[in-house]
Amino acid sequence: SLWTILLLVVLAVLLLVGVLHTHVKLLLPAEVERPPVTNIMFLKTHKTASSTVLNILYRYAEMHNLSVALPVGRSFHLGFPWLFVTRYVEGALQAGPHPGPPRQFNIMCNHLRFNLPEVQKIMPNDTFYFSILRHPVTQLESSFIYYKNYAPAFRAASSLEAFLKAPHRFYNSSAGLRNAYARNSMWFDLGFNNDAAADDAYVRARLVEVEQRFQLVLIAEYFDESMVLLRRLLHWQMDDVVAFRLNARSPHSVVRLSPQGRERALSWSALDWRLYLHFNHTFWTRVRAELGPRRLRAEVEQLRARRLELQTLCLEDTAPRSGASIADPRLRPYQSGDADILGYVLRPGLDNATLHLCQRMVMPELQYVARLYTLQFPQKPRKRIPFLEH
Ligand SMILES: Nc1ncnc2c1ncn2[C@@H]1O[C@H](COP(=O)(O)OS(=O)(=O)O)[C@@H](OP(=O)(O)O)[C@H]1O
Repeated sequence: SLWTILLLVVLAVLLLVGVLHTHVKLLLPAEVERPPVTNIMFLKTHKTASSTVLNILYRYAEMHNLSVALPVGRSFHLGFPWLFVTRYVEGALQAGPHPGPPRQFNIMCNHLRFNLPEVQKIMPNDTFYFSILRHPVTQLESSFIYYKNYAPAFRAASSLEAFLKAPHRFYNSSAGLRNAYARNSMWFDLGFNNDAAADDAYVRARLVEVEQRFQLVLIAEYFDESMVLLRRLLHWQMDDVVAFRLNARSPHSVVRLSPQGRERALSWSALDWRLYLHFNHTFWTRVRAELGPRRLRAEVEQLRARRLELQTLCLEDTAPRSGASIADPRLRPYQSGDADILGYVLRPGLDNATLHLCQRMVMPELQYVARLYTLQFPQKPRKRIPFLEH
């Protein structure tokens, strides 16, 4: 009868829709399906573009109401240069005569010297661990200018070139941990001995340890490629990893080593050199496995185009400005050593929503730490930022 035919047609349509639905689902890229990763530990190494990464993580945390393991009390880092312990984190330890286990957090990304068992106490089991490395020559050049008056080894040296000619005249490993900035600083950040001899078995064993713990090690020289890869592994949106370059030296505080100086730097920081060579290699293997050249290029272009769009939207000048000349204290970056650290000035007259976004994109690390601290612990005294007070 007509009714039977109609019923059969309806059933056939329903079946077709069902099949199509499953197939369309199968055709969608897997990343759309998976929820974003929100438990993240970023080991913030020194002078490696890590403040730019911190800004990305802080913005994400703020936007999604995630908890951040923030430095306790007045401090702005998690106990560095001492090995990390949980009491460096505000609110991690419960008070009282019978305190329960430490509190756990979603995001951890301030400077610390890596110490896995202590980190694990406050980060969930499914935490995504990642870090970033930079070529040891440029990393050391940046470190020398930035920590010129802080690291005893750098204080008496007239230049990095002079330091590297006779490092043992200036560097004394028993002079205290402040000298960690002067040799194998990334190796030190990872929790290892930065004065160890770079013998093969020792180095290999440590590299395996890092590989086992960190799901991803990024490379500052390929920052945009790094962000594309990070976004993919975290299942985030492209906009989540768009950032402006933060904490950069102005070109006049950049001093490049001579070819001989570079050679010396690499043998002086031989552990960092081995570390960098190894993870530069694994980085590109990973990029190839996850993306392939065409997709990589397309996504990097997309990221750059979006950054340019946001620069035009947010910033008064196309280039960053000398930090000390920035009138707004919320946006003035901390100046250190002999470095002129650059910052940004926002375009006047931005509407509220745009201002909210732009301010966070250019907010220097210390100000952002203080801001999140007040948001997370409104009942505690605000963090004071000493350099803004005089
Ligand atoms: N996006 C991006 N790409 C490449 N390089 C970048 C980026 N962002 C920051 N930087 C450079 O990283 C240096 C600052 O590093 P950190 O922020 O890790 O320094 S700190 O240890 O937190 O003080 C600093 O290096 P120098 O300018 O050579 O000192 C920055 O210019």
